[in-house]
Amino acid sequence: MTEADWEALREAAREAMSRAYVPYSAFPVGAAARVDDGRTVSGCNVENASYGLGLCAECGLVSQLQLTGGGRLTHFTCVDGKGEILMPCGRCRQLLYEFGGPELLLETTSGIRPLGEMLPDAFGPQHLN
Ligand SMILES: O=c1ccn([C@H]2C[C@H](O)[C@@H](CO)O2)c(=O)[nH]1
Ligand SMILES: [Zn+2]
Repeated sequence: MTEADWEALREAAREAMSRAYVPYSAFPVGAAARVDDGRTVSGCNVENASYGLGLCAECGLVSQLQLTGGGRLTHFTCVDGKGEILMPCGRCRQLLYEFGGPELLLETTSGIRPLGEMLPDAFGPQHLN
């Protein structure tokens, strides 16, 4: 991924963020990822009057991944309403791990880093034998 590729991914995340449904937090989030076959998937957060049921942007992203043919996530970025990089919450790191594993590269506030650094010793499909 070149810097231009990362910027295209950020733009996809910003576009997704413009669709966020956030009447309760007023904190829109957009996430986008590159898939190993070259396509891009994205998602926005969708909140609920029952506050605890709100869906993070990453939930929509993995749903779109599956809905559009599956595959492995290779590169990921997430932005907030200020256009700043947002670190995925703990639950979302687990969601991403399922489809990207420890090698998934995330754009973080401290550079491009593999998910394995942010979710060490992760529980995953390999443990369900
Ligand atoms: O990784 C994250 C962290 C937070 N949010 C959303 C959830 C909620 O709608 C809002 C404030 O927490 O941000 C995400 O979409 N992804
Ligand atoms: Zn989350």
